[in-house]
Amino acid sequence: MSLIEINGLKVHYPIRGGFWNRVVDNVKAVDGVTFDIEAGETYGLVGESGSGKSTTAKAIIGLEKATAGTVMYKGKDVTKGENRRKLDYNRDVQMIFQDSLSSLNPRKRIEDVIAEPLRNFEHLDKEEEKLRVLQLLDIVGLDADALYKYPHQFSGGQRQRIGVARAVATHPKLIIADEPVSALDLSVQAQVLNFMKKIQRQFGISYLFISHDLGVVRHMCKNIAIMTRGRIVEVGTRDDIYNNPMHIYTKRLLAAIPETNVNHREEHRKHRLEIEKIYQEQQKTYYDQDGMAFPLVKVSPTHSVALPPELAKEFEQQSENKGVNV
Ligand SMILES: Nc1ncnc2c1ncn2[C@@H]1O[C@H](COP(=O)(O)OP(=O)(O)OP(=O)(O)O)[C@@H](O)[C@H]1O
Repeated sequence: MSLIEINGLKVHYPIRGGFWNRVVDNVKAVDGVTFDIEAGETYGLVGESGSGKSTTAKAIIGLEKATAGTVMYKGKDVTKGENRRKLDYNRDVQMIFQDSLSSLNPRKRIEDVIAEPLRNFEHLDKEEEKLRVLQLLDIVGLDADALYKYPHQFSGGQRQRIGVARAVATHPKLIIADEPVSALDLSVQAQVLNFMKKIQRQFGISYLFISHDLGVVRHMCKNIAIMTRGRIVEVGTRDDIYNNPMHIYTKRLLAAIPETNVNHREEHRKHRLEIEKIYQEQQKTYYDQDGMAFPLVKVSPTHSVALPPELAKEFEQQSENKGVNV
């Protein structure tokens, strides 16, 4: 059984207007998202800004109310508050945010920032608590003198370490990391990603790793879902997504990864322009029409893609001709 199963999750925000301030429409921030995360794995959720990644995360952790769908943890639906309490869900699932400066209380010393979840979920005496905080600082590679400092006295990378120390304090099963390295310089990104991996091995944690950047996700995730406009349009293993991307939106995200090798830069630029042209055309044909919802079609045991009916049929025929059993 998976650690957590998200089924048909929807979060719609009502838009009110007119004289009576009635609901006139909905923002479909998340519109029927389904995926599972296995124990100990890092699952990637990737999409551009506004695609619904953060709202998905907030609905999973319980900061946003789901309009429809379920989040199953240990066989129970934790979109319901009473199940969250019974299962210690709020302790088992923690979150790390992109903006460590605003997510860490600026008025609290690091000792209190890291001790907060311990105070909420474990009632330790002062000495035990301090010992645990010191151990956590050590795990994320910070010295004991950090205890008495405030968040603004640290660099972005160090603050992200503090965020991780706080998130792992209660030995969670899942950490939702929402763009954890997007605000950091490239060299610091690599450090933070490496120690997130180290902590994963040490504590056996699963991550839901959210990013707009397929380049970052490549080094972290075994399975990846690509999201746009509140929907998942392609799901697969790292190999499926990087070596055989099928949805035009996935190809577009791949083409957006900066090319660092000078010899390939010009080729990459041409490829990117080509993809952008195809995307604009397909956008007009398939994706701009409201209410168009394409189901995910299984193209291999690990790989699914949202295809318009014509393309899905074409694909199925090709598979039949080749005798492929998907
Ligand atoms: N409280 C809200 N009320 C109305 N619309 C909202 C609300 N929160 C988010 N949205 C809208 O839902 C959509 C998805 O937003 P979300 O923040 O989940 O996207 P995202 O992929 O995480 O992007 P980013 O990385 O920029 O945060 C956006 O169009 C956003 O404007």
